[in-house]
Amino acid sequence: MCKVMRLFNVFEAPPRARDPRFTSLPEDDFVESFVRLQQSGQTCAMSSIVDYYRGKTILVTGATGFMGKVLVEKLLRACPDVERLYLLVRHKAGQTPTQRINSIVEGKLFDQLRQLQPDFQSKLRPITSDLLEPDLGLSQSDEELLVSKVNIVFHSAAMVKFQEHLKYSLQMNVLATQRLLGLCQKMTSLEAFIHVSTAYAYCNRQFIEEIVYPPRVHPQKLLDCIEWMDDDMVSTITPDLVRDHPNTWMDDDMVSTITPDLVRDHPNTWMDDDMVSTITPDLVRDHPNTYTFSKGIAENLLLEQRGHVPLAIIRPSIVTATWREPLPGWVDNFNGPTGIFIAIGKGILRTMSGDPAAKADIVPVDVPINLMIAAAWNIAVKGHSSLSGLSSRGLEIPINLMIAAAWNIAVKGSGETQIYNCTTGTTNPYTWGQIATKTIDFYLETPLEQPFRIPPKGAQFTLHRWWHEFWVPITHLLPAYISDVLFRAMGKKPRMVRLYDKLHKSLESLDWFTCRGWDWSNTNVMKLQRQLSEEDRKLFYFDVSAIDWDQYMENYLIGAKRYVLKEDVSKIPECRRYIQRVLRIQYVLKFVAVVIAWRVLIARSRRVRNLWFVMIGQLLRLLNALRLGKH
Ligand SMILES: CCCCCCCCCCCCCCCCCCCC(=O)SCCNC(=O)CCNC(=O)[C@H](O)C(C)(C)COP(=O)(O)OP(=O)(O)OC[C@H]1O[C@@H](n2cnc3c(N)ncnc32)[C@H](O)[C@@H]1OP(=O)(O)O
Ligand SMILES: NC(=O)C1=CN([C@@H]2O[C@H](COP(=O)(O)OP(=O)(O)OC[C@H]3O[C@@H](n4cnc5c(N)ncnc54)[C@H](OP(=O)(O)O)[C@@H]3O)[C@@H](O)[C@H]2O)C=CC1
Repeated sequence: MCKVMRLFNVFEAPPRARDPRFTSLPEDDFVESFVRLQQSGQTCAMSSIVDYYRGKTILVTGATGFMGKVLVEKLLRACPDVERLYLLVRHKAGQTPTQRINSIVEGKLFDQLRQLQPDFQSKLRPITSDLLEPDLGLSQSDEELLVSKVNIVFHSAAMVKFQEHLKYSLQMNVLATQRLLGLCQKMTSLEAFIHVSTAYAYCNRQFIEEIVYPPRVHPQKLLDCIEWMDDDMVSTITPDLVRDHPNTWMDDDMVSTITPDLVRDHPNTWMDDDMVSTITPDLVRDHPNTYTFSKGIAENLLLEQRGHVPLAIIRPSIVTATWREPLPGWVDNFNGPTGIFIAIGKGILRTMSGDPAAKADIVPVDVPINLMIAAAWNIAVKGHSSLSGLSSRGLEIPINLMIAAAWNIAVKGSGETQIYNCTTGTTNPYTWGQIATKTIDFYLETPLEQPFRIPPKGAQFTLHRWWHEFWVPITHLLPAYISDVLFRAMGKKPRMVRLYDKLHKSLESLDWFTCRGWDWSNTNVMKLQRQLSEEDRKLFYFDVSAIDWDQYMENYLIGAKRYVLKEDVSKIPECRRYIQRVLRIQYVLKFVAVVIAWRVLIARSRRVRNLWFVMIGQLLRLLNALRLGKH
């Protein structure tokens, strides 16, 4: 325990970012020094959270995803006495769950943990599970094992693609959640179920509190319907679904839309894929996409069907690279803003629609992860608000917990569900405009390798969509076509037009988020923060007011270069020289272009010629005057 507490003494200020001891260290030295510093810590305080996790068995879904990896690493590192982590993982790309987990824990993210606990892998148990399958694709013996052993469940797995077919978004984000809840309900020693939602689950509202808003469509009705509807039918009703329907779920329009599909012959299912596609627009309506819509439905389903499962919902906003732990700036995918930053750095992205003054509610991944770990502790140990009252009267855990839980269930039926909006805009705002400027300046100073063009100092980032659309053909498509022609001429495979198609698709899907601003309340997050001991606040930090955004962005942007693009940072001076050379060539070319244009004008227009001679005459007179003045 003391050893664990020592590990975190250095975290009062973000390491590396503010600590001069780290500023000039290369990566490996950094990790080594970091571990050395941790091991030489002085104090040994008590952490209730670390204590709570001692001997616990944990189930994690989505462990192969961005957030899941950070969660697994932090649980093992911060709570070294945790008993076991069962990871529900599916087979993918010819790899078994064990092979997938093995290759993940070999990565940079686990470097520090590997040094601190060389044997940490013995605590990990990958379990084959596809959440889309009935019974989650678990074998009977695995199911029995989980039912009898698991104390805490973290449900992070999801379909995060925005425009995924509604049927699959609902299957993954709602149906799979329902199946997992079913498993939790069978568990004999479950103390907390943490569901990861999104702060945008109700992005059809401008102000979002830490409550679950009622759905227009009853989650179960929706699940029933995707069972009988085929993909096309779901797509058709999606826009209608996501707009506001207060009372009924299918209105007359939606029924009319699917009627032709309905009356044709369907021997097996009642709504086929075509029918689901047809009604999708009606279903999804005032949501930007099927992702946010399905996440909102999942919350409603959990709230309604959770029974006595002790549940908390964490709603992060836009999850970005790590802030402090286990290393600053770690990120491993193109999701959210990362792909956009890389496109800027490569000189590909030069225009985008968005509100430069809007709050960019990004949240570093270690923040929601710490919040999740603390929320599970809170729900298990402190229970609901009524339980905290009891604990303050001096009953000790676990007796306290047992008595309080029994009382709570008897009196209240089931306790409250804690909901946490894990956002930054209210406490520590940072705008898209600031982010854009920082990104461009940073990648001009610290360039990415082989950029397509130089990052655009004068990029268009505008709320006027027509202005962005005006610039797309000039700054994106024209250079893409020219470069593909050159590629072809050199016998290479053209790729820029395809890349721009992908980028434009991505920009379209992000547009909703960059052109608007939201406000989230964070009362529960603040309350939880206050309930933590000082030591726990340091170990499981989620106070975002301490983030220095400019410093954070620098770590993030270098992290994107290093961990997503796998570029070698020692080549930065070379990249810088290259950028400077290209900039010089650009200046020369611009100068030559102006001279040629002027020369052509002089040749063609008498007026311009006269003006030119007048200017030359004035210049000579000035030089003469200067010379005489000297004598
Ligand atoms: C000019 C000045 C500009 C100033 C800019 C200022 C900064 C602005 C930043 C704005 C960011 C705004 C972010 C808002 C996010 C809101 C978050 C809502 C909260 C959440 O919970 S989000 C959960 C996270 N989910 C996502 O981020 C999903 C987004 N992605 C998608 O929906 C899809 O991937 C996409 C982009 C629509 C493409 O779909 P599809 O065609 O089906 O392709 P794949 O997904 O299979 O991907 C194929 C391939 O492309 C790679 N990829 C994906 N996105 C990008 C990208 N942006 N750039 C480059 N490459 C990308 C992906 O990794 C796949 O690669 P493979 O190697 O696996 O094939
Ligand atoms: N990233 C963000 O900006 C935000 C994310 N969130 C939420 O956080 C959670 C985690 O997101 P993030 O880590 O970014 O997402 P990722 O896409 O990185 O990870 C998704 C995870 O879900 C797993 N998964 C998907 N389908 C299945 C399936 N059928 N069976 C088993 N596992 C499956 C994936 O496994 P596999 O590797 O096999 O595909 C992967 O581990 C999600 O619930 C998301 O909604 C909320 C707000 C913002």
